Amino acid sequence: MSSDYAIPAGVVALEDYEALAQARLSPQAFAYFSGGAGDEATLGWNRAAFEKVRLVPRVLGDFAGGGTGLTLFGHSFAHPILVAPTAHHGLAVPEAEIATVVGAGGAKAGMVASTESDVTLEEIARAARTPLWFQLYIQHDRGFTADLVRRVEEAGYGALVVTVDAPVHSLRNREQRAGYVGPKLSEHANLRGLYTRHVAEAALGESLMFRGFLDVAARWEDIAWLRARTRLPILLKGIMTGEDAEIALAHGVDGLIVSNHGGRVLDTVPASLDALPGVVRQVAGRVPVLMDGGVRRGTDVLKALAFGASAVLVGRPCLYGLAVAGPAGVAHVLHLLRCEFEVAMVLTGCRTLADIGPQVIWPTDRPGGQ
Ligand SMILES: Cc1cc2nc3c(=O)[nH]c(=O)nc-3n(C[C@H](O)[C@H](O)[C@H](O)COP(=O)(O)O)c2cc1C
Ligand SMILES: CCCCCCC(=O)C(=O)O
Repeated sequence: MSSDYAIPAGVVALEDYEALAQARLSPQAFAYFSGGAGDEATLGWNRAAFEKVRLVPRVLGDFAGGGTGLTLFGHSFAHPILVAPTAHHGLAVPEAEIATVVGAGGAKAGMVASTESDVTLEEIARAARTPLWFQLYIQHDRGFTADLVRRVEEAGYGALVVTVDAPVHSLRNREQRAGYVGPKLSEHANLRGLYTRHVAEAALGESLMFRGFLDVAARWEDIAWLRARTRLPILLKGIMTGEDAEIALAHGVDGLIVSNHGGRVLDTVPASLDALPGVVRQVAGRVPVLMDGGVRRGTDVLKALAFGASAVLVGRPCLYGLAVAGPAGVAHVLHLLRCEFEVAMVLTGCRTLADIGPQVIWPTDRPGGQ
């Protein structure tokens, strides 16, 4: 690991990392990291949803014995902020996801490693000193997928996060305009040897989507198949409706992640924060519900938990921290967020995570007073 990684002076909040990262990354890599789908409406709404929620300040509370610890699927976490699964950390630093997991460990944050990492899942696990989950894209070759799950178990991962919201390549104009081209599937560190069938282009007048590709895309029956194959907890990532949450529970999943993939898949779907209450209501405490999308401030973490999330995941800011200062940058991003979250807890009268509830949210029908 390079010893040149240092946190630049003057970085005091997550947003400070974005411009610094842009200056260090190629235009193609920055477009890949920062962009969303289509016109990027959902990307903007993920932030706007947090900004429109107001908090209720409380004073003179007793915080003795307080803290941010929690248990998820039998594992202890120091705080409810995890690194979201994101692909291709090698675009940021040569050590790729190894640097990220070291940084996550430095901030005592859990991490979800992507199927599309630039180093193997085994290399990430060997470097991990923190709870580590694996994000699974179910591959068209189910035998290959089963082998991948076996590798994940053998490497000691604590949970499988199955991403279900991206069965097809989304349309990302910012990436296209910048000329970003990702590696072929079979060139990914975890997917070597996978036979790939690409449906990236269609002749004029032909259907791009319906030429056999979707015959092999994951379906609900694959979740039942997976459930039967592994004892690892399974979370589905990309659930945005109560209807899909209910179907997921019927398939025996252990947790859900409310997510619109950081606005990178279907543009103009609602913000994750706006979708969260509907999913939480439907799930009614049967399994933990996590969320991601637009979390940039400690107050955002507090708001997500007040709306019923057990924990949040953070995507782009970790990539920006990684690009700017390697593991130190990732740790700093997560540390800043945790510190801000603790300040927000104290100023809203919450001693532990169990104290965070709807009472911290200022009612919208009484904008001027409670
Ligand atoms: C560059 C990039 C790559 C991503 N790669 C993956 C991935 O491989 N698997 C996945 O499930 N989600 C992926 N995501 C989505 C994130 O897990 C997460 O849902 C999203 O980034 C959260 O929004 P935020 O970036 O506003 O925090 C990716 C996001 C970004 C920005
Ligand atoms: C079929 C979608 C593949 C996207 C892989 C990486 C990812 O999730 C992202 O860039 O976002």
